Amino acid sequence: MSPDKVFVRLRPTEAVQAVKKAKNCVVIEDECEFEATGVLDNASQDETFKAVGRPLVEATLRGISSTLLAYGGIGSGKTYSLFGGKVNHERGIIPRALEMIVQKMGSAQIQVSAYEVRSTDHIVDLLTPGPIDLVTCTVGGQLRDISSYPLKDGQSVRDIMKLIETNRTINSHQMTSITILQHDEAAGETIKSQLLFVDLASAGRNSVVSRQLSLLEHVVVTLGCKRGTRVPYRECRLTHTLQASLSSETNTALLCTLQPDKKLLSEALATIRFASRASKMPISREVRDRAPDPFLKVAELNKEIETLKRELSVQSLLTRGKSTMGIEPLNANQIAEAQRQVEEYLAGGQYPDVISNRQLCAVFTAFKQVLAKVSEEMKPKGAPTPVEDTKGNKSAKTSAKGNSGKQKNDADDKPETPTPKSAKRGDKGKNDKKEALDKRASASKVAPQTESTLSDEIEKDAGADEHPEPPEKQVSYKMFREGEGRVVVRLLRDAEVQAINLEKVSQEQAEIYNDRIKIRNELKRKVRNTPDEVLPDGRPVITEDKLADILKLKSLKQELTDAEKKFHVSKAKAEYCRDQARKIAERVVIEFAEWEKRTFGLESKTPAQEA
Ligand SMILES: Nc1ncnc2c1ncn2[C@@H]1O[C@H](COP(=O)(O)OP(=O)(O)OP(=O)(O)O)[C@@H](O)[C@H]1O
Repeated sequence: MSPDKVFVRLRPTEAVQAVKKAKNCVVIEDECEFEATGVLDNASQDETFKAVGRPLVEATLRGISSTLLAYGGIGSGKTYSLFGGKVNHERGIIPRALEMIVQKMGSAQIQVSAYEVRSTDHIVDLLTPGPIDLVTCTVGGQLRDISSYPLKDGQSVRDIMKLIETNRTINSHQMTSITILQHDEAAGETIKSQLLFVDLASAGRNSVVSRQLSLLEHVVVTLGCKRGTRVPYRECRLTHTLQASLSSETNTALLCTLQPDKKLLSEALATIRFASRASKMPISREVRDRAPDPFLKVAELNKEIETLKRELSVQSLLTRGKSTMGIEPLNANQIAEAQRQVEEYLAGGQYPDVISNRQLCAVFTAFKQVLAKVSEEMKPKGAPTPVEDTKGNKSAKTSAKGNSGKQKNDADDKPETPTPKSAKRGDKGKNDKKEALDKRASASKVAPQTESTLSDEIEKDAGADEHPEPPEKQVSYKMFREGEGRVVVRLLRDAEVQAINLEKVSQEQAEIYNDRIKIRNELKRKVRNTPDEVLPDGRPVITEDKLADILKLKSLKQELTDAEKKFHVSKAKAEYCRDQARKIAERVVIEFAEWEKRTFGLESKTPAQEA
């Protein structure tokens, strides 16, 4: 039952009133207030049906099982509201609901059954009088061999109402159940829904009825506590038969009837207390979950896409671009790697290592560039190409490098841009080591897909057997970090920052969780040690303070579940990030060792050695 489905109906009176209506509130002795979905004061039977009964009928016709409980003191108007008075316009909610269903569901299969739970705890059929057995099944108590009456037209409505009227007894709880079977053509399935009306006997008529109602109140309070708590349905037959109808899958409403007379104040207070407790029952999850918020769903999916994109880029880097999946274009390092493999293949090496489409494109581009370079070299010397016209000296140097006979002269012609090889041959030689190192570092910095990149690579390979002196480890790492390794090093830094942040969040979540557990244990102890109150009629009831504590426990339970979930999620995220950071660190070590080997001819070390 949700807080928005509790109605209060005041029976008309001539006497001095202790209870009055103010908007949607019930004001008791001008002080205490109870806010209801609707307060019906001087309302006709038709108005009462429209406010309370019709929404439940509509929900049932939509396939959502619904229940209406009528609760109140002696002579307060429960039976009058549900079944009605003697004349036609005083028809109550049940006959009006049956009429509406007949009118709206002409072809559907509709069955009505009625029974009562007596103060002796026996169950009796009201359409074919006789005792009924209650058996336990998965959804609660199930009535065995109960009779049912098909609902076809106005006449069947009158027949059913008459049978119930004739057979029911006072001091009993009467249930009228309408089962509707509809065929959903689109889904190709049959939908079954039930509408149940419960006319509860009045508290205070006898002690057994009082006990049954007290147990029902206990069930209602427990339902409002937390999911998973054992609800004491089986304590009596009244609650056992109502189990399925009070479950979270049912749309439940409550009609509290009361007499506002001053001398009946204690009865009115008991009714209001029940209404207030029932209003704390949560709205059924299943009913609420039927329509998930589409905007929240889209936002959630977008967030997931972003996370997956980030993970893909890290994976792609870790596998050195060998990932078959990927959405981003290859980065400079990956393009350079494809170029290197093409050159290796042309020099008699292995086929380029191609897995993804993106790598295939990079390999073809590299072939195209080699081809362009070769055709360039085939041209007669001195014949300027459009590229040479625009690029001047640089392209002239490129074409000269292809000609090994001229290599020495050309190198000597350009002393201002010495390579390690030319520096050795020229005047500067080994003296200008720093300049040579800078040249190497900048050559490895970016690898754009241009002719000059390829030629630089070839030049590098040609001089691979002669390397400059390696500097201090720190200096060479700085060169690597600022050049070729800058992407992978930046990724490592980001991953570490993210891992540290997530570890901090995880720690905070653990503290919140532990805190909640402590508060819950204290509250549980308090609830256990607080005794129940005994009403003048002998009914034991939970005190208001205890109820408040039980409700607090309920919300704490939810908080605990949330905190635990958040802690596990943040912990898993932190561990995942830490693992990614570790893998990237290993990749940094490998790439740095390879770079050192290529740049200074040093033997590469294993990651374990480096670590
Ligand atoms: N809202 C109302 N308007 C007019 N008459 C009412 C109203 N409510 C109750 N009555 C009258 O009060 C009398 C008692 O009501 P009813 O039988 O419905 O009480 P009850 O709550 O079912 O009590 P119990 O469980 O003790 O039988 C009825 O005869 C009915 O005519």
